[in-house]
Order: sequence, then C-alpha cells, then structure tokens
Amino acid sequence: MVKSGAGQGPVWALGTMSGTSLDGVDAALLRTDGHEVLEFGASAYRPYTEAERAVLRAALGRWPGEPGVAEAAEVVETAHAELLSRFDGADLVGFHGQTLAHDPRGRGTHQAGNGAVLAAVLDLPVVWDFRSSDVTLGGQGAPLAPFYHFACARFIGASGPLAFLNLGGVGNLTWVDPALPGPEAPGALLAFDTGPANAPVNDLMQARRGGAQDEGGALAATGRVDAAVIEAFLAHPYFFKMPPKSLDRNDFAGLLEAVSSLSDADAAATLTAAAAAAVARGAEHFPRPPSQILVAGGGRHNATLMAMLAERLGCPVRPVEAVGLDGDMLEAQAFAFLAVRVLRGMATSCPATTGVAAAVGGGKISRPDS
Ligand SMILES: Nc1ncnc2c1ncn2[C@@H]1O[C@H](COP(=O)(O)OP(=O)(O)OP(=O)(O)O)[C@@H](O)[C@H]1O
Ligand SMILES: CC(=O)N[C@H]1[C@@H]2OC[C@@H](O2)[C@@H](O)[C@@H]1O[C@H](C)C(=O)O
Repeated sequence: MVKSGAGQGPVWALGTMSGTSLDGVDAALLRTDGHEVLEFGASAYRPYTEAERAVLRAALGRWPGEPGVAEAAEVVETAHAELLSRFDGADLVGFHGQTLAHDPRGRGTHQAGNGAVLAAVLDLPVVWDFRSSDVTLGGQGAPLAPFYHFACARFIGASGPLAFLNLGGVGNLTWVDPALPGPEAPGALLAFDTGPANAPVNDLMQARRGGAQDEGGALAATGRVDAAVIEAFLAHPYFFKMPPKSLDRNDFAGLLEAVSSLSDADAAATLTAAAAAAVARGAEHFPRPPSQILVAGGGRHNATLMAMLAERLGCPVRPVEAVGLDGDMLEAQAFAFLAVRVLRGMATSCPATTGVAAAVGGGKISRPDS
C-alpha cells in the first residue's frame, strides 16, 4: 500500500520544523525516494500564539517528566495537528518536535511532542524522535539537515564543493561535496553548529525594545561593533572543539551580559557581528574552499548579518533562493526527506555530520493503528 511509504519508489512526505527561535511551526511537502529530491509541494507556517510561546519558553532547558514539559508537549502537538491537517496528499509525516533541551554527552536530547498522538489524529505514519539514537551511539544528535543538504546540492546540479548555512536561533554549517557517491561516503559532508545566530539579537530586542527581532538588521546597521566583546566571545571553548559539534540554544547565555553596557545599536551590531564571526571561525574547518555558501533560515533576511558574512567569508554568500530553493522551508523539507529514509531503514547521520560512531538511522515510527 502506498500509504505506508515502505516501498522503494517516490512518496510525498510532509516534514515539520519548530525551531529554536520559538516563532512557530513550518511544514512542507516533498516528493522523494529518500535519495533524491524530486519535487517540492505545498508549504505552510503556523505561528505560536503569545500564550503558547510562553508555555514553550517556560519549559526550555527541561527534561521529560519535569514541570511544564507535558504542557509544552501539548502545545506542540496541538499546533502541529492544526497545521498538518490543512495538507492533502501526504503518505507520511516527519515530525521534528520542539527541542527543549540538548546535552548530547550528558542527559541526551529532548524534543517535545509525541508522534503517536499525531499519527492517530492525522491517520498517517509519523516518523519522530530523530535525534535520540544518534546520541545513544555517541553522536551529537545534531545537525541532521546535512543528508538533505547533500540531496539539495545534487538537485541544484552542483558538481563541486559548496556549503549550506542555516541562520536560525542557532547557526549550522554543512560543507558538501556532491561529486561523492552519497552522503555517507567519507569526505562527502562535514557539518556542525557554528554558534549563536539570531537568538542573542532577538533576546536583546526583546529586553531593550520590546520587539521580536532586529528587522532587516536595521538597528545593527547603525551601531559600532565592539571588537573586545567579539574577541572574548571567540575565546569560548566551543570554538576550539573540532567538528562535528552541536549547541543548545542557551549555551552562550552570557553573550547578552557582555553587551549590557553598550547602546542598543552598538549591542545589536556587536551581537550580529558575533554570529558572523562564529560562522567565519566555523568555515576554517572546511576541507576545501566551497564555491559558494547558500543561506537558509530567518537570518538571511538580516541585511547587516549577510553583509558581515560576505565580508568575512572568502566566497559568495547568497540566500538559497538564488538557486531556486526555499530558505524558510529547508528544515521542514529536511525532516520530510529524513522521514522517508527512516521508514526505509536508511541512515540519517554519519561520523562527519554528528560524530556518531557509524552511519545510523534515527527515528521512531508511529502508525495510526498502533
Ligand atoms: N526580516 C527579518 N529581519 C531580521 N531578522 C529576521 C527576519 N526574519 C527572520 N529573522 C530572524 O530569523 C529568526 C527565525 O529564523 P528561523 O525560523 O530560521 O529559526 P528557527 O528555525 O526557529 O531556528 P533553528 O534553525 O535554530 O531551529 C527570527 O527569530 C529572527 O531573528
Ligand atoms: C538540538 C536541535 O534541535 N538542534 C537544532 C538547532 O537549530 C539549528 C541547529 O540548532 C541544529 O543543530 C538543529 O536543527 C537543524 C534543523 C538540524 O538538525 O540540522
């Protein structure tokens, strides 16, 4: 039966992402056989309400069973059920959930939301909990988009190395050589979180201006970067770890404190420069220079951040739209792609993407009737 998605041919997978910036849920349909990107389908976004966001914020950093976590999971499940029930034609769902805590070498990784609940509501197989088995096998459990980036590099017809940069709350970079036979081939990928991206600027705007973000990077554009803050930031031990490596949203919580004596504009400029500096530091790990860096995630709308990146990186830095991809939906599509791979017993991460001991397929599968 096509609905199980368990054959080998192409299926329509509906992927979701509820990212670290807690703004809302993205969902996108993708037609794939788990190897290739074949066609993009409809996509949609459902913002969290202020009340929902408050519930999620209150549960950040918490683990299953701790106060507020059940409420957060219910918010996540309700928002996803509402959004996903608007779609027709999906054969399966890839449900990322909302990361509340991430401590791969400690307590593990925690994405709120139960896929079994969604499977029953949507009457579809749901693949979820993508990160846990990678962590159990010694990996970082993140980033997981790199296997999809490999497929995207092939889809856009790239023949040599390029990189994908996601600028969400946290930033992550994937260096790809699409000439190699597949994502697990040694040398095909190198991926890691770069550092904080938009989260500190958002937190600053919220604290000082009562706004959610620095629209277009307008405030940062009028400020002066404090070089001493950037230097101290780059001394953080994270930048001396070899990749693969991953971050929790709050791992750089002290950064906001470091700009507390600066004016609003100088603080915004400095935090934006920190995000760019973290990416540039990350790019030093690239095995070979990429022909271009393609940027997805909300940070690509921040002109000041994009200009700072272009200045620091020695190659063109362009939004993924420049090659016909959708920078708002790339992560949701990634979890559609990974869901098909999980259902078919294919790997979703490998030593070069998460540091896992060997290529591994993560994810639980919940079926509507189980
Ligand atoms: N027009 C804009 N101007 C400035 N910044 C923007 C703009 N649009 C989005 N952003 C930034 O991008 C963020 C959202 O990015 P995105 O949706 O990619 O994050 P996420 O998926 O939640 O995070 P992650 O990828 O870390 O899980 C916003 O919180 C904001 O900081
Ligand atoms: C633990 C977790 O949820 N990490 C997210 C987060 O948001 C960006 C960055 O940090 C990345 O590591 C990851 O998400 C993307 C989608 C990934 O796994 O590729």
